[in-house]
Amino acid sequence: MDALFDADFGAREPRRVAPGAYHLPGWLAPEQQRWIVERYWDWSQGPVPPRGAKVAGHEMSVKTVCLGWHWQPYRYSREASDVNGARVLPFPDWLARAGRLALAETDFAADAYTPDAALVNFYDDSARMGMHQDKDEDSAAPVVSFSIGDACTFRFGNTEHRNRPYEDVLLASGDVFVFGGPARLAYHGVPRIHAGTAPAGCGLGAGRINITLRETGLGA
Ligand SMILES: O=C(O)CCC(=O)C(=O)O
Ligand SMILES: [Fe+2]
Repeated sequence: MDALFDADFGAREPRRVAPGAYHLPGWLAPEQQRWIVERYWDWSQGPVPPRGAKVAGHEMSVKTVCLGWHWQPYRYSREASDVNGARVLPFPDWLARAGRLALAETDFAADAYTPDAALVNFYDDSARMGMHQDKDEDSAAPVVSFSIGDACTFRFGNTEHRNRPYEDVLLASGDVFVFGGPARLAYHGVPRIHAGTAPAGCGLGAGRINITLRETGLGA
């Protein structure tokens, strides 16, 4: 857990990181985290198993399973044509409600938020995610991100390019991060997982689960 006390990461208080970007530390209670981890094991049974998406021929180290719509570089579809062709699981109502409750802690309109896709990522100790924009959605609605398990360094940058200026934020188990409005197309990534920092009681012994909610804007 020592990384959680690293001075570089600052206070664990709700904070606006940039215009349109919010960090809500410890927003999910341990019981909620454990329940979501249980759902994760259900989701990973398929019909579409978690897989490392292939970006420019390279398999991502992060393993992703999708709900509602399947994401592959760089589009959404109902069937996972790059995995096994099966239709992805539906987007659960409780997850949309969780997204609205989290958004209510920000300046974004929560009631109108209707996410229809979730990317559920699993990181082992060595998994990374390079700097990228979430730009395959036809909606300007915010992205709401939930983290469970090991903490990570989440790098949150600017909308122009993947380089500085950026800020490194520690996302620990139970944390929510929201980016929308002027931050919706900010580059972001995960350069490091802090192995061994998953708190007892979060339901995940090792590794990190991250769930991002998105509105695809694709309709039915
Ligand atoms: O794991 C995270 O915190 C970020 C995940 C992410 O950026 C994505 O799935 O597009
Ligand atoms: Fe992303």
